[in-house]
Amino acid sequence: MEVIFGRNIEEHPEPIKAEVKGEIPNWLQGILLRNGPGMHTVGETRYNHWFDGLALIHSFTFKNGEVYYRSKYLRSDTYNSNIEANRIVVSEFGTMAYPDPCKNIFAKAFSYLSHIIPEFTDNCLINIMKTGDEFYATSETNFIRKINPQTLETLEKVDYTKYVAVNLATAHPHYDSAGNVLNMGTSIVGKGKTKYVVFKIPSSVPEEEKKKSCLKHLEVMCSVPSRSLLHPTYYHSFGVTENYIVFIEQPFKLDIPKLATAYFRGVNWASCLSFHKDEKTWFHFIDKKTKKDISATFYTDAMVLFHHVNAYEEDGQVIFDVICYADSSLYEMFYLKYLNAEFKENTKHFSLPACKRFVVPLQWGEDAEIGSNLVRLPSTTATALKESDGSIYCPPETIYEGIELPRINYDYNGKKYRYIFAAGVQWSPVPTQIVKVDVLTKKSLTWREEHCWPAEPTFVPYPHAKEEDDGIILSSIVTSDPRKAPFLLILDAKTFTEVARATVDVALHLDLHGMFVPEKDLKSQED
Ligand SMILES: CC1=C(/C=C/C(C)=C/C=C/C(C)=C/C=O)C(C)(C)CCC1
Ligand SMILES: [Fe+2]
Repeated sequence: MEVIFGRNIEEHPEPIKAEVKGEIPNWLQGILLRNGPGMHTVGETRYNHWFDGLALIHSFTFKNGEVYYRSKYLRSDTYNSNIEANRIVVSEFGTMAYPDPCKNIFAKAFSYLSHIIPEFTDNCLINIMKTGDEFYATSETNFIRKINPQTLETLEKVDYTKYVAVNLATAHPHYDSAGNVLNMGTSIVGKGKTKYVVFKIPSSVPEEEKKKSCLKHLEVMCSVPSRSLLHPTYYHSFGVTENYIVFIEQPFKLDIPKLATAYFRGVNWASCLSFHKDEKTWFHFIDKKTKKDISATFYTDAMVLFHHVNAYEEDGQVIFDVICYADSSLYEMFYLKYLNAEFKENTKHFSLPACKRFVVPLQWGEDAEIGSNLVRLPSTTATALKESDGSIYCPPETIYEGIELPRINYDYNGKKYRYIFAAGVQWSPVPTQIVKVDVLTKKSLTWREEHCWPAEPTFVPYPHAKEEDDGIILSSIVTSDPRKAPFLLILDAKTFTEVARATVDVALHLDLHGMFVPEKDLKSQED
């Protein structure tokens, strides 16, 4: 398994024509743009964790029935410094690096101690974000890197802190129907407070400022204070409904004193995150209009989540589906030392992901009895129990076990929906299937093939789609058998039958997230 997770992949910046089997739909014109770690060894040094790897952006371009592949390492400052030094000199999530073991260590250590929040990496390896006509590679630090979606060239480095006071921001923003970006970030100990900030990046800028970036027009929408100044929650994504932002404060937290001293203590950033199994998981619903957090205290038992699937409102209740773990073992299992030949044995110790549904009522009668279930939704076994201190305890319903990297038809984001498309994991963290789950019936369809490791499936709707699953699924498939070439798979989203596959004769990396960019959204790049 190490051969797949930990190998260095060569970049192919010039387009390579793929061999197509089946027929690429004529209406499918555009670029599937994806991001993920592609290099884990620099010179003699090796990263400890899969999430540390240098960002390799790759793309599949669909043009008149043909498919072209290309890939390029993000020329981040991190990449350039590492390549120049021929060793890892910038710290990542699971690897603490020391720029110069002889000369620099004290100067660097003093500079770290004088800032509570250390200088983070710009190795943006998690996702791709679109703001107006611009595309960015993103991670969870304060840096994002602009890229050219066609050539995959690396452009400006953008520091969120210039526009909004956040030290961390998610790599999973949301988009409204006008293309405005909604994202969240954490402001750590700023002006003596730690808070979670919701911000909006408009999709267009005023005509007279056409040359400026949308980020210059970033607006703070609202914020939620952290329960603790020095131990804010860690979160990887959030949810939106028509009227609310769904934010989960989980007992998987960042320890700021540890983070501030990690460099000096010779430990990695990952060791500054800890799971508190005896604490609660708190739910926040921020009203988009009033900017206020609904005041009741909604909670569930301790859990860890990374990905929200979708959220919506029905009959005065907020319904949200998330991929949950019993503990923080997801971060543990991606250490390269566990992803070796004994990985099946090792992964037995790690909890499996499960998609769970929570249902939270926003109003209830004064006379509701203590212990009574406030959920009024016949289709679910999720409950919301009124407690004597006024808080509401919300045990979930399990929708489906063994799925991660969930995607939906994004036209249904924030709305009542039925289908999840995800990677199926037999042993975490190895994806062996693509799964379509019907959240209503819990029935599923799967695609699998021997030696195939599918990436996060992306749903692209048909041009005149009527039903939610009228569209196709795109997934890049990495193979664990060197004799079998990797390929881009196209499935019919309704039946899960294969429409086409486009095989490329170069090694592909296992990636994390990305987006399909329709041709019409690329036009302005050519101007
Ligand atoms: C560098 C760095 C971070 C990086 C986190 C990363 C890279 C997380 C990746 C998560 C993924 C890919 C989850 C998938 O479900 C932190 C902890 C935010 C803060 C300290 C500095
Ligand atoms: Fe993610």
